[in-house]
Formats: sequence, structure tokens, C-alpha cells
Amino acid sequence: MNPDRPPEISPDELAEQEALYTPFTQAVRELVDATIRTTVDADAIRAAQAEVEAVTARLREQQVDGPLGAHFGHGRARQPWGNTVVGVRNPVAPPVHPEPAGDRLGEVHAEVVLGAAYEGPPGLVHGGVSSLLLDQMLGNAAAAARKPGMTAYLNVTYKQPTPLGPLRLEAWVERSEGHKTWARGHVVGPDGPTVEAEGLFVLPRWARELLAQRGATEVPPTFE
Ligand SMILES: CC(C)(COP(=O)(O)OP(=O)(O)OC[C@H]1O[C@@H](n2cnc3c(N)ncnc32)[C@H](O)[C@@H]1OP(=O)(O)O)[C@@H](O)C(=O)NCCC(=O)NCCSC(=O)Cc1ccccc1
Repeated sequence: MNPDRPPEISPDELAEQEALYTPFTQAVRELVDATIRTTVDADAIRAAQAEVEAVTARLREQQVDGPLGAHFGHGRARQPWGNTVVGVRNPVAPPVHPEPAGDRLGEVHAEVVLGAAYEGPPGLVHGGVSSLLLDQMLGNAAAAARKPGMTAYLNVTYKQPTPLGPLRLEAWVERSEGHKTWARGHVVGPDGPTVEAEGLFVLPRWARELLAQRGATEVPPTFE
């Protein structure tokens, strides 16, 4: 729906790109984890820094201008590859893969393992990270219910500390009125739900107007 949306690529090209970038991004993720956890000596750190800087310079020889990351897709299977939660090409993303599950409207689940890069209090997940993941999960639930929207508000309740390690994320739609959708979800740790969120997702006015201009009877699953 975004008039500035980049050109789509074919499903074959999409699969090729995914096969190329998924292991590359995972390698960078491992580098981040190693950067936090390494105990090698100072000379080894200085040598590693020079190698990392050389790799960064090689990648920057050709890159997208501005802050926008890779963002393209085919048909309705749009791929926000720069997304900080689900992005295939974003090493900051854990990554999360929300999949349809459960019986509730738009319900999506994801399994995720959060390591050192997501720490807040020692050994625990940073509260902002839990909020980040739930924002995305609730947004995905709204989209799965064919009610995509931007987060208007997100209320987060931290019920108990969330340990680093394997976690489950769940989200679903509670109700929807026209362009407004209320979703809910939680992070589940080894001792049950740790963080709960409820939020309002709104299909923005510009998107509503664009759909009205086109006489669309159906809202696409994403509005980007
Ligand atoms: C889009 C909107 C939220 C609303 O704009 P418009 O539609 O132009 O404004 P309009 O005034 O027409 O309002 C329509 C209706 O909504 C209501 N309402 C609005 N707000 C509130 C409220 N706080 N509380 C309660 N109600 C509220 C308002 O009263 C009205 O109700 P009515 O129709 O009279 O019954 C705009 O403020 C905005 O862009 N904010 C920034 C959003 C943003 O950056 N979010 C973070 C990025 S997304 C992300 O990270 C997650 C993600 C990832 C991936 C995928 C998906 C998600």
C-alpha cells in the first residue's frame, strides 16, 4: 500500500536471497555473542577489531543509502528483512518467527532463545527487549487476523523476571472495530508467563484513505 514501496522480486530470487543471508546474519549474531562473552587477551581483541573493521569496510563498498534496510518481497509475502525482531538480514533480531497457532483470532506463537545480547539485569532479559518482542508479536497477530495496524499504545506488565535462554511468545487478537484492533500476548518462561502486553493497533489514516481511493473491499495483511 505504500506508494514508495520497492519493487518486488520473484519467489526464486527471494529463496536464493534467504539461503544466502540467513547463515550470514547468524554468523554476525555469533560475533555479537562472542564479543560479549570472550575472555581472550588484549592482543587478540585488538587483532579481532582490525579484522572486523576490514569486513565492515568490504560490505560498505556497496550499500543502501540512509537508515532503511533491505525491504522487499513477492506478492503478499512481504519481507521486512531489516526488521529488528523478525528481520532475516538483521543480526540484532533474535530472530523471531511468528507462526499461526492456537484457536484464538490471529493467534501466533514463536520459540526464541535470548542470549547475552539481550541481557538487562544479570542473567535476565532486558524489559525493553520483552516489550519489543511483544510489540512485534501483537502486530503480527493483528496482521494474521487481516487487521494490520501500527501500534497506537502498548501496555506492558512485568509479572516475574524473565531468564535468558529459551522462551515462548504468544499473541492473539481480542477484538476489532473497523480500523482499530486490540491484541494481547505474553512471554512464557520455564515458570510460566513472565511479561504480559495488551495493545491497540490502528490502520493509519493514510492507509485507510489509500484503500478508499482504490475502492478496496479487503485490507492487505500488511500495510507497508
Ligand atoms: C496510526 C496512528 C496510531 C493513528 O493515526 P491516524 O489513524 O492517522 O489517527 P486517527 O486520529 O485517525 O486515529 C484513528 C483512531 O485511533 C484512535 N487512537 C489513536 N491513537 C490512540 C491511542 N494512543 N489510544 C487510544 N486510541 C487511539 C483514535 O482515537 C481514532 O479512533 P476513532 O477512529 O475516532 O474511533 C498514529 O498516531 C501513528 O502513526 N502513531 C505512530 C505509530 C508508531 O510509530 N508505532 C510504532 C511502530 S509500529 C511497531 O513497531 C509494531 C509493528 C511492527 C511491525 C508491523 C506492525 C506493527
